[in-house]
Amino acid sequence: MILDQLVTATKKRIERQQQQVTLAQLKAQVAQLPARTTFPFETQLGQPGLAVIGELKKASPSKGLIATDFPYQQIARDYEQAGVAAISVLTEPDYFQGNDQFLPQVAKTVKLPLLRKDFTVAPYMIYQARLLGASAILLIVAILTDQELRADLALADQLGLSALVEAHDAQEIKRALAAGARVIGVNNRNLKDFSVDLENSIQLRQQVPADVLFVAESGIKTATDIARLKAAGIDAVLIGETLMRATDKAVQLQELGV
Ligand SMILES: O=C(O)c1ccccc1NCC(=O)[C@H](O)[C@H](O)COP(=O)(O)O
Repeated sequence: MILDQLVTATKKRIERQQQQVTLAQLKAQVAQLPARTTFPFETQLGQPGLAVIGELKKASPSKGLIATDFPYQQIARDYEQAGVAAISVLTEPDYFQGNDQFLPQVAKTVKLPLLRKDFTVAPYMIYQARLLGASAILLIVAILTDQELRADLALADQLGLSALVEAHDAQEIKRALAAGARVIGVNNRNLKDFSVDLENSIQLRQQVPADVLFVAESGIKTATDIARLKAAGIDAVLIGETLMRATDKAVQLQELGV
């Protein structure tokens, strides 16, 4: 499955990076940063109405190259002006053509909270996310043990990072809640065959208590999709391809009805 390939590639990447900067060195750099007392990613997603997380994604395993031209700072500015609540920044290089350096560059450009969209397989990546200027990290239940999930959530909390805990089914939602997730994302994309079904997040909405933020992820393309998700009581949507392909992000969001 693609997730296994992504995990293997990410572990190799992090091993290489740790040869350049050790975990101890990274921790020492993070220790120099001012302490954080707020969680702006959660504050933004918790605002009344449906919040939009706009994604910066040059390519993906399911769609190949999405943006030949990728002026990511300008796109981030456009997202901010269009009124998105937060920006998801793909940093995974091998399958999404992302780059860690997108994060600090985007953080310089906009005031919005940034989600580091990567395949968190080690605490090292959580320290990295803090150093790179993210406000949130992605934790995918399917690739973590319960113990890792709890430890990663605790570390994120300690560093002032929110965690979007991604689940695909009711069992993974249970595990996310048991670990203490405050933000749960349900991915509508089946990572075995890349098919997308919005019903996944709509059906699973009821499994998540109202005091936990619920994000519907992937495959959101039309005003009808948004209307269905709003009716299901979803707090936020994560939109990548549809916004990336739109020439005018504000017009696209208006057309979607958010
Ligand atoms: O997008 C993929 O092909 C993909 C494949 C394997 C793992 C993750 C993948 N996508 C990450 C995402 O979660 C999406 O980029 C995000 O939800 C936005 O989706 P979309 O609006 O469909 O671009």
